[in-house]
Amino acid sequence: MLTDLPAWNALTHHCQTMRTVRMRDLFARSDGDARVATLSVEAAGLHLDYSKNRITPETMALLMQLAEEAGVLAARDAMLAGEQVNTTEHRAALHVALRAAPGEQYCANGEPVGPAVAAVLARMRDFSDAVRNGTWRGHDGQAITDVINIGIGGSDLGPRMACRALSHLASPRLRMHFVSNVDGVELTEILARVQPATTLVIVCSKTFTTLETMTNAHSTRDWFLAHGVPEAGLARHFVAVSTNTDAVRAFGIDPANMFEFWDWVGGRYSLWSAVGLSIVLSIGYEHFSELLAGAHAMDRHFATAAPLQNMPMILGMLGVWYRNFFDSASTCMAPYSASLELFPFHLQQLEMESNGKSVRKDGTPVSYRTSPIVWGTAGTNGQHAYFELLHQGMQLIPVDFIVPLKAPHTLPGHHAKVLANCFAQGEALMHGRTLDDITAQGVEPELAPHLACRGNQPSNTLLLPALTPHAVGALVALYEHRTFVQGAIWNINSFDQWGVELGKVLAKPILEELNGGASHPHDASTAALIRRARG
Ligand SMILES: O=P(O)(O)OC[C@H]1O[C@](O)(CO)[C@@H](O)[C@@H]1O
Repeated sequence: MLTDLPAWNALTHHCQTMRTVRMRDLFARSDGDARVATLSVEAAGLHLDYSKNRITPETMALLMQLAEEAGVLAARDAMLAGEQVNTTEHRAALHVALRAAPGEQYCANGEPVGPAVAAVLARMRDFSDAVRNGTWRGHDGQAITDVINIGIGGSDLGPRMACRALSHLASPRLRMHFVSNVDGVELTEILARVQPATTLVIVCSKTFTTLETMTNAHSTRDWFLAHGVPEAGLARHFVAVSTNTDAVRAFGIDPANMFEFWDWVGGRYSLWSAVGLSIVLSIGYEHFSELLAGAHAMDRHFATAAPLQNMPMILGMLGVWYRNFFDSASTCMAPYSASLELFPFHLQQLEMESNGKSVRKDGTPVSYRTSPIVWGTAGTNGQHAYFELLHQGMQLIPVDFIVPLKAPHTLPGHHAKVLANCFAQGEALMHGRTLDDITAQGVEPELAPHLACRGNQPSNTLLLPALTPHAVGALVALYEHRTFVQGAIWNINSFDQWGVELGKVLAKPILEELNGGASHPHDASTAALIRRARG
C-alpha cells in the first residue's frame, strides 16, 4: 500500500513543517544561489528551474525515496523492456521505440519492433517528399496545396499541437487543417476554404471505428464526389493512418495508401508514429527526425539519469507532492509562446486520460488522490484572464511556465517582453505582496488588503533554447514520462481509457432515437432531453 510506505509517512510529517515555510524566506537566506543551483536540472537541451517550489533538498530526497519504495524505477524498466504494462489490454507501451536510435532494440511480445517502425518511417518520408515536391498529385494532375487531418483525441491533439508549435518551419506550399469535432462546423469551415483537386485527406484513427472520425471522413468523401472528383480518383486524395487494415479497406482506402501503427502505441503517445504524418508533411522529414531525436534524448535521460537529476522524475514527484500531500486539485500549464498554445490541450489528454483513474492495477480502489485537473493557456494571455485567481484566490495551484529563450520570428522587442512577463509571474507567485510590503509603500489601510498577494505559490520554469523540433520533441517526451512516473506511484494503469467507453456506448441508442428509432429506457432527465431534441 502506497500510504503505508515509510517514505509516505515521512513525507506526511515533513509536509506539516513545509506548510508553514515561506519560499521567500528560503530565498532570502544567504544560500539562495545554492538553492537555485541544487534545484535546477538540464536534460536533452532543456533547463528546469524548480527552486520556486515549497521544498527543501530534504523534501526531494524523501520524494525520491518514495519513488524507490513504490517501484517507479522498476516500472520504468518494465515499460522500456516492452512488458505488458497496459495490464487491462495486455499490451506493451512502447512509444519510446518509435523514436529509438539506430541499433537500439525494443521488443513487444518478444518480437523486435524496430524493422516495422523503420519501414513505416521510410514510407512516411517518401510519401511526404512526394507531396511536398509535387510528385504526388491530385486526380487531375494538380499539386497538393491543402492537407486535412481527420482524427480525434490522440489522433488529433498531438499532431495538431506539434504542427502549431513548429509552424515557423512549415512548408509555405502546404496548408494544414485539422478536423476533430463531429459537430460539422469545423469540417464545413475547412471545406469552404479548400479545393478538392488540390486537397489531401489523412483519415487518422487507431481503431478506424471512432464515431467522430468516421463521420467526418464519410462527409469529406461525399464532398469530394459531389465536387467532381471521380470515385477512381479518390485514391489520390485519401490516405489512412491506422492499425485496422480491414476497416481501412472497407472505408474504400487501398491499404497501399495506409500508414500502419501498432497496438503497443497508445493514442495519446502516438504522434511519433504514422499519426505524425501530418507533421512530416508540414515540416518535412528532416525536421520530424529532429523531433524524434529530441524525444529520444529525453528517453535516454529518463532511462539513465539518477533520480535527483532526472527531470521527468523530478516533475512527476513534485506533482505527487502537491496532489497527495497538499491536496492540490489542479495544475496550470502556462506556455509563454503562442506556438505552444495547444500544448495544454495535448497534456490534458496525456495526463487526465492516463491517470484519471480510481482503481489500482489489481482493480482495488485507491485510497489517495490521482491525476489533478490539467488546464492552462498560452501566456501572456492567461495573465489577463485567470491569473488573478492564482495570485489572490484560495487554492494551491502549481504552475509550469514553459518558455523558449529565442522567438520563432524576427519582430524586434516582443520576445524580451514575453520572457520578462513569464519570469515576473513566477517571481510574483513565489514572493507575493504582504500587507507590510504594501503599507511600507504608503497605501491607504482600507485598500491594502485588496492589493495583497498571498505568494508562496509554487511554479516550475522550463526553458527551451528555441522552438526547434528537437526541443519540442524533448518537451513532449518529458511530460509523457512525468505522467508515467505519477501513474507508477499511484499504481494505476496509465495506458487504458475504459471510462470514455461508457459515454460512447450510451450515445448509440440515443442517436437511434434522435433519428426516429424506437425509445430505449433512460432516466427521466435524459428521456426528456431526447424528447425535446426530437421536437
Ligand atoms: O484513434 P482512434 O481509434 O480514432 O481513437 C481516438 C481517441 O479515442 C480514445 O480512444 C478515447 O477517447 C483516445 O484514447 C484516442 O486517442
